Amino acid sequence: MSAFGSQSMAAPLRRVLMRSAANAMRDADRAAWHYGPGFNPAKAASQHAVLAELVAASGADIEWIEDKPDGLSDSVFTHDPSLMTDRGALILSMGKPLRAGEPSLHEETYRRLGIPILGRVEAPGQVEGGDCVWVDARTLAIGRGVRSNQEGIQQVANLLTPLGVSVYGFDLPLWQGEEACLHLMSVISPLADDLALVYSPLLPAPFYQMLKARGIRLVEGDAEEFAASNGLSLNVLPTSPLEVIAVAGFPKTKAAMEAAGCTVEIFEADALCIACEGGPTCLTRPILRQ
Ligand SMILES: NC(=O)NCCC[C@H](N)C(=O)O
Repeated sequence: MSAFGSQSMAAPLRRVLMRSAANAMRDADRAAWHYGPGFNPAKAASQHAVLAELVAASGADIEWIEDKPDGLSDSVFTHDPSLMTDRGALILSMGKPLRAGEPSLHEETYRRLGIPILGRVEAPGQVEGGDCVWVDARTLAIGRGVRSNQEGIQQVANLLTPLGVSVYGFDLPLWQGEEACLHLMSVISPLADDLALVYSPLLPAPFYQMLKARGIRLVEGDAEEFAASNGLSLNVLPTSPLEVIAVAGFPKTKAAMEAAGCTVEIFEADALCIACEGGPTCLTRPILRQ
């Protein structure tokens, strides 16, 4: 069995699942995938390669999902079709119909890597990884919105309660509509166990109260940068506590994280992240954080 396990959002990233944008995004129909006018598949692929270099330089081993032209453009956002636990992977069930083929790609990859499958969310249940936040190792928050539903949250609770994990669902707003991507992780990026970058106007109020009650310090992302980036200014990947990778172009949000003690590396991601509604967190599925 190979190394796996993660019930933390910011513990040192040791092993991570990624998929190149080179073939997956190459022939994507921009309108069908709800990508913005800045989408450019060749540029997206080279920006993805730069992110992969930063992730590898942090010390994490990258496990690659096979790169083939299967038309699954969003499959580069490996955060969403599965969730890792300390007992194995949960294979999830996508809320965006065009992403329905992705969970089986993850399952095949985990089998190839010798990582156990703890369970599956089955339709009509829906849960996407971007809606899942480990508040601590025994508390999982899931955003209930257009991508994750109550049936799916209940299935995750049934799988994780026996492991001593409490699962809480929190309602998300509709914000930019059903076609757009708004996950719970669109409005919070944990930066360390006790520190998170947030856009509090869109945080579910009871989730905000849970974070405060647990002593998690909140860094507020700049509102103008959040609006200008469709929320991607907030999508920040911790490779270790207080060591993070962010999208370039949002100096106020970067400065706020630095003032809170973070070291922030940036990469250009207009064609990949801003256009396609997913940032460095979404482009990585942690397999091992410890
Ligand atoms: N975890 C994330 O926020 N993932 C971003 C996914 C973006 C992708 N274009 C989607 O709509 O699902």
